[in-house]
Amino acid sequence: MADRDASEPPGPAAAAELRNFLSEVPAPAAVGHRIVHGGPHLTGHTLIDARVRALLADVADLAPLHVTPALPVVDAARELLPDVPHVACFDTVFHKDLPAQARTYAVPERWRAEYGLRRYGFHGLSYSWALQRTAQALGRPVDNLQVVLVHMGGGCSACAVRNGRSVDTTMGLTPLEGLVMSRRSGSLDPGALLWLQRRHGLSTDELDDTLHRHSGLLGLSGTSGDTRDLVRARAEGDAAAALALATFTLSCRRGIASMAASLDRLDALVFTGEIGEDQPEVREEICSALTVLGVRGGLLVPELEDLMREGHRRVDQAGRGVPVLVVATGETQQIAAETRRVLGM
Ligand SMILES: Nc1ncnc2c1ncn2[C@@H]1O[C@H](COP(=O)(O)OP(=O)(O)O)[C@@H](O)[C@H]1O
Ligand SMILES: CC(=O)OP(=O)(O)O
Ligand SMILES: [Mg+2]
Repeated sequence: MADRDASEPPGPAAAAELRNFLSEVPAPAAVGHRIVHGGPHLTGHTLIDARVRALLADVADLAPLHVTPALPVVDAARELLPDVPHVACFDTVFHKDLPAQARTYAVPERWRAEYGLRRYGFHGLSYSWALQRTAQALGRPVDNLQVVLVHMGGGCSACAVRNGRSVDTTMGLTPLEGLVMSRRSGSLDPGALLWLQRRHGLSTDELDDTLHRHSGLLGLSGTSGDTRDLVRARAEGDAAAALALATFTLSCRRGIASMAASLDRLDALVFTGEIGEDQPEVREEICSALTVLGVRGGLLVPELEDLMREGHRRVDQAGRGVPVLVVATGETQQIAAETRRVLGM
């Protein structure tokens, strides 16, 4: 269930699927749930009780691809395992202390106060994991590191970390802002959305569906939201695949460079997420064009099995600029660790 593609909500199938899964594994002592959005009130990982469940329902529309389909899974799990604690682990927690200037949108006070418009940031479980692995790999304490972390998977984002804390990130109120993603658009001129509604009569539902499910790499290529397919297609002369990859990697470079603007120095650039892990062409195309930040191309390509076994690899050529690391995605391990922490296990 944890590996399900977020673009396909589990819906009512959740209980049956979960029952099958549980019949195949040892009885758990606790369950940790990845919840992408904690909203304004859930600012720490926490035991799920009736109050927390109600707060989750209240923020679901801020992450419709994620929290909406996660709720039936939470309910099914709590029903199937009523005697074990269930813990909600949030993507947003890592970013909870974003500086005011980084979390604020330039809209009137009323929108910020009444509607709660602000940047939250996501992929925090992945970033927490990647940050610890980066500190290990560099042999330096987390609280003295200034790094840019980039998570590229179904959703893609970048984050500036200063002394162990997230100080800026590309995702916003919802996980739709920022970098071009697999099937999500990332940032768009807000004027374009107004114009599409006024001039072309697009409805809210059409915008929602198109921006969340038919854009990004998929929308650009017309064939796939998976960089493995696109790298292959580009080599065979597919111009749309080439444009999709070029647009994607430029968007990642812009994201990385904008994150660097919140740091004094760049101790490392860190890639994680499925694309970050297993698409060396994308890493190379991003890094070789970031010389302005002291990042260099000519990256090493570790065997995926080595990366998975060891958890992280430095891929820059020593002595040639900013260290570049690849960290195997650790959201699941981070959820397990946070769940134990919440329960004092
Ligand atoms: N090179 C790649 N390797 C793996 N997944 C990729 C790659 N490029 C794009 N993807 C997309 O990233 C997603 C990875 O799956 P998953 O981890 O379940 O999604 P998410 O990152 O949204 O949690 C899938 O939607 C997949 O199509
Ligand atoms: C927050 C988010 O975009 O998550 P994912 O990459 O898993 O879709
Ligand atoms: Mg993922």
